[in-house]
Amino acid sequence: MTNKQTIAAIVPAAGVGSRMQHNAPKQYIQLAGKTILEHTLAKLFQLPKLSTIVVALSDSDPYFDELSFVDKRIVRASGGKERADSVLNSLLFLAPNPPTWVLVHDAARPLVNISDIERLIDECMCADEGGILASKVKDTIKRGRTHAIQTVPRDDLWQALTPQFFKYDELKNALQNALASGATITDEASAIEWAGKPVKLVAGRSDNIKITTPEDLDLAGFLLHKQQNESAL
Ligand SMILES: Nc1ccn([C@@H]2O[C@H](COP(=O)(O)OP(=O)(O)OP(=O)(O)O)[C@@H](O)[C@H]2O)c(=O)n1
Ligand SMILES: C[C@](O)(CO)[C@H](O)COP(=O)(O)O
Repeated sequence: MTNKQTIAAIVPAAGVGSRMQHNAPKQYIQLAGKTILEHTLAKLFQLPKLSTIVVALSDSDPYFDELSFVDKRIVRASGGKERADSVLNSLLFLAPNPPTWVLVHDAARPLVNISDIERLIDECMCADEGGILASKVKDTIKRGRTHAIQTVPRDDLWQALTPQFFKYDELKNALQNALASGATITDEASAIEWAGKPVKLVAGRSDNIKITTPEDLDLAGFLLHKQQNESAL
């Protein structure tokens, strides 16, 4: 990375985790000795290229201040109604001192592999084009409802993961304009696509799961323990 280019991370962590049906937002569920959010941030702390780590939190979040972090790159921004609003709020928070690039990574994806993130950053910066981690679809995919289903050709189907990595200005403008137009934006790439700009797909590990529903917890807990044991070797 040339010394003039900077990278800020944005961690959307302002969700309520309704699909988890838990008594607290899922990012604060304890797995392998830490909250999911702490596991996710611990991954980003291993990336010295990140100048700042913006964590988007609900203004009424009573849990975050109970956590303590040695890494002083963490700053808090206000979350929004939807994930895209939380990301846009974080981008606007960075406006007084904007980075060259932003790396957006879900708080709910603590299993992400560091080398996948580094590869995403390197490939995008080399191509000077934004991109996302994604995993090739492995199952047969159906569209429709009972008695009226179709099999979807899957050769070019990918599951979008995070991090998603884009130029600050490009993402801020695309997100602002897409949301203002009423477009449905569920990830950063969909705003960039809405703006008609290219998105690189960088293959990432499929175990970089988004912890979403209760059955994700056992798998995530097992894999987090496995990662901890491996890093202790
Ligand atoms: N208004 C929102 C909604 C979601 N998120 C974050 O975006 C990530 C991915 O969203 P998702 O998995 O959908 O989390 P929730 O919205 O909390 O889950 P649910 O849809 O089940 O309520 C999570 O880290 C979540 O905290 C956010 O920052 N702001
Ligand atoms: C950003 C994301 O994780 C990419 O797959 C996904 O779009 C988040 O969707 P959610 O409904 O907000 O969980």
